[in-house]
Amino acid sequence: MSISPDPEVLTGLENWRQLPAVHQPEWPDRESLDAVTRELKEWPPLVFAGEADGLRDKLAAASRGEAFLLQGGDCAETFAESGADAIRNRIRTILQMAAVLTYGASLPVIKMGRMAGQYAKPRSNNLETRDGVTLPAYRGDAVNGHPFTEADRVPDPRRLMTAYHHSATTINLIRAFTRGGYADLRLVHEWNRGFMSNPAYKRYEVLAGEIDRAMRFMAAAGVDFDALKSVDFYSSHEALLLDYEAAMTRIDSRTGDPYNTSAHFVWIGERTRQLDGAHVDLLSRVRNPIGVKLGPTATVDDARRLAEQLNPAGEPGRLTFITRMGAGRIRDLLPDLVQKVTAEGFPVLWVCDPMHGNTFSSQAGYKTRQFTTVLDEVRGFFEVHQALGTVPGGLHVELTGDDVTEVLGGSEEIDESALARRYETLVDPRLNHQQSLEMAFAVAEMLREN
Ligand SMILES: O=C[C@H](O)[C@H](O)COP(=O)(O)O
Ligand SMILES: C=C(OP(=O)(O)O)C(=O)O
Ligand SMILES: [Mn+2]
Repeated sequence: MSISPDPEVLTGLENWRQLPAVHQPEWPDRESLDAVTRELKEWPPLVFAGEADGLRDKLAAASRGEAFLLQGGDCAETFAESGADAIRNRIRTILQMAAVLTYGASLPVIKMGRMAGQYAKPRSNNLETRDGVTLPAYRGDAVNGHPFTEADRVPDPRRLMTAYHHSATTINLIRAFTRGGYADLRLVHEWNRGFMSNPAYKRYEVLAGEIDRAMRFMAAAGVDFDALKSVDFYSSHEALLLDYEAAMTRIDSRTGDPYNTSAHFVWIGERTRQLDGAHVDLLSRVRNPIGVKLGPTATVDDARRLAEQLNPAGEPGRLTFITRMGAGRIRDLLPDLVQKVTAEGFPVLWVCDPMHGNTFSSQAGYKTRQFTTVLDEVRGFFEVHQALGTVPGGLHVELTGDDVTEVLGGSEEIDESALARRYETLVDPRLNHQQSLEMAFAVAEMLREN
């Protein structure tokens, strides 16, 4: 039996259209946008509401310290890099990190990709100028093309449809890999042994040895590894383009409640979290678990009012605050926020994004981050939560499974001159495969100390 939606709920889902919405593309042609959103509404959902409910329960467990969230993937997914190899490498990286973190935390790790929908970006400037030519800035493959030509940079609503289809093929492949045997813990462990054979990672030898022994103990004790071959792997992206997100918002036939069916989890970015804005309004009306990024300007009052609007029922697992303060400021800014939000009884999952507060331009003009600084923000996050007796519930990172050179440092010692070698990101710098694994070992050690 399917339950028909409450007419007031349907009217409410249109409310965002009356509110200020920042970082929306200037689509040149309203009619073509309307035609695309009409078409999008006819296409099937990408996730099932019941899966989002299951994820909410797991995030609730993470907020109580009974699980840990690992959310990772590109800053901006691209249509060109959504073939099987690129997706498999990202999944593999996240699975490898998750295995190490599971050991470090002695907790189940919730695996979530910034994948299958992360195609739209807010930008600092609407325009980009090169050699005296000014064009609209690149806003993600769902909006316009990266090549610096007028034809590419004009926002094209048909790209929303392409983004939907790429999201569909990506989530399909994610499900196939993670249900079909690619997530087998024995396989993942073998990959991690390969990583440890590099002498650069000697400092993690003790931890790696312990994991190896734990695996052998499990085998000897008769653990059914075949039962561990299939894992849940969730999709997520920033819910930025409201026309797309609204078209993907559907009524669950079981309950009559609205869900954003473009991903299991969606978040509101640092630049679009205005309390009276369209993004907060639309996401306040869907049942998915959702996140909000909180940067250094976020006040306790902002956090309190976001919690009231986005989670009025105080449901555990519904709301995640993803803090991205910067390594230099987290120890000053985070304590007050966490302490007051906790004292006022708002159930929140606290997750650390150590990437977005630590970006700078290299001498040659590459947007980059320093590996040690990124790790220092994670360390600060754990220190603050430990001092307050609150729960550091997860990690949100920009990474790729390929050997790119975008973030400085790590044991491979990528220096400024190496950045040019393989700088492929179209927006923010990502940890490469090795740096991601190195981060997992470093964070696993922090989790153990915690
Ligand atoms: O990913 C985050 C933002 O979209 C990105 O950092 C914006 O970058 P910009 O300052 O280059 O526009
Ligand atoms: C835009 C992003 O981050 P923030 O909203 O934290 O700036 C992002 O996650 O890529
Ligand atoms: Mn980014």
